[in-house]
Amino acid sequence: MTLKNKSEEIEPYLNGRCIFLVGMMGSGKTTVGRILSSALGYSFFDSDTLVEQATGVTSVAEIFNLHGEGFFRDNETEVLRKLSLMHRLVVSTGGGAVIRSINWKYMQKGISVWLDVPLEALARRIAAVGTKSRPLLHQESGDAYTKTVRRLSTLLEERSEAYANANARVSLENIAAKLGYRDVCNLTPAVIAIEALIQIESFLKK
Ligand SMILES: Nc1ncnc2c1ncn2[C@@H]1O[C@H](COP(=O)(O)OP(=O)(O)OP(=O)(O)O)[C@@H](O)[C@H]1O
Ligand SMILES: O=C(O)C1=C[C@@H](O)[C@@H](O)[C@H](O)C1
Ligand SMILES: [Mg+2]
Repeated sequence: MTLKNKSEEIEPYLNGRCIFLVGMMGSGKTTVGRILSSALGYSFFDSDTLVEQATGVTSVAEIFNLHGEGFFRDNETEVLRKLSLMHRLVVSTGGGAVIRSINWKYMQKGISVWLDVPLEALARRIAAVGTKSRPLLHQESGDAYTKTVRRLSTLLEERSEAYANANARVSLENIAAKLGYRDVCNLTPAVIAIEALIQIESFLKK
């Protein structure tokens, strides 16, 4: 099955509703989100980028440095509120957007999809690029992989329930099992995007 076929099949049933991708840092929200939006003919927005633009600060790390996490979260909520009024968007949300219930009120205007990626895969991806751009991981001491695993496991424990609020769940472990792969690292963003559409379809049919 191709991504384009699946998108064309599902798109009319979305009725223009936005798709909000949620998941941990490094779960592929931006990468998969871009592919999904192009397949559906939707526009793509990354809420972290919109917060940077709204605050006039060049990076999320700098916003945390200058103004603190609370300021970032308030701006993130305002960005989600504005996006919730729009249609035909795929939105890659910040990894922590799920922790505020008001954000769910906005995301529920569309369809939320959780990219559920095993911790080791997240840590490998993040360690490959370093933690500098991810302020919640950067404070720890140690090498990038070790500090990422340590901090991510705490965050995942705190947030799992919140991510599970999403309308649809895309589990990389389930896709790998279905396709007979041993390692989730063999799954391409396009394959993950197709699974996202399958899970959205199954939510719409409920
Ligand atoms: N399916 C994949 N296979 C291999 N690498 C991937 C895959 N998806 C994403 N990546 C890589 O993992 C890293 C994190 O991906 P991405 O930036 O899309 O995640 P994110 O969920 O948007 O993270 P953040 O919450 O920090 O913005 C990137 O370097 C990206 O190239
Ligand atoms: O998981 C988180 O809390 C975050 C994830 C990033 O997308 C950014 O929104 C920021 O670094 C915080
Ligand atoms: Mg991102």
